[in-house]
Amino acid sequence: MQITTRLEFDAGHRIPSHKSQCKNLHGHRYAIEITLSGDIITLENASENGMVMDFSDVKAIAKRAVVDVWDHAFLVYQHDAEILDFLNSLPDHKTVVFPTVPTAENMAAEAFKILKNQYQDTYGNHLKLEKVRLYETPNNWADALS
Ligand SMILES: Nc1nc2c(c(=O)[nH]1)N=C([C@H](O)[C@H](O)COP(=O)(O)OP(=O)(O)OP(=O)(O)O)CN2
Ligand SMILES: [Zn+2]
Repeated sequence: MQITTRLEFDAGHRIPSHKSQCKNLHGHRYAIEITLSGDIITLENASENGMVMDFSDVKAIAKRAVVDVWDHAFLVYQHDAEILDFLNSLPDHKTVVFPTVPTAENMAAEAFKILKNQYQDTYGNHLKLEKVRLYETPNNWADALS
């Protein structure tokens, strides 16, 4: 069985060498969907009876580990020196330095890497992170798969 939960956040970015307007500083209302697989828990008196994992717990983990970190931050590529210098000159600015250019593909991959070990198989139901889908716009998204 697979379950998916979705969260949304706002962030700024740019793609430094982009051929068109994405090289400009701009922002998106991103959405992230977390898909887990596992067996349905069958423990009569457990809160999670009938679930793969409680959606609220799936969401809380993604929020703490990724969404709260990226929300209202500027995501900057570590080698985008001009912008990094500028952001570092701003007192208390929320900046997240990315090891890769912050495209939808790289953000999905990074979120997958962060979340991979966050979902624990506490019920022995083979819980596993299957997919992170990152929407840059409602029409454009990238999937990072296990
Ligand atoms: N494969 C990718 N292509 C592009 C990415 C990306 O992450 N992966 N990113 C961009 C820019 O970030 C750009 O901001 C995309 O937004 P926008 O230009 O608004 O895209 P659309 O107009 O096509 O969005 P719609 O939802 O279709 O209006 C560019 N390419
Ligand atoms: Zn963009």
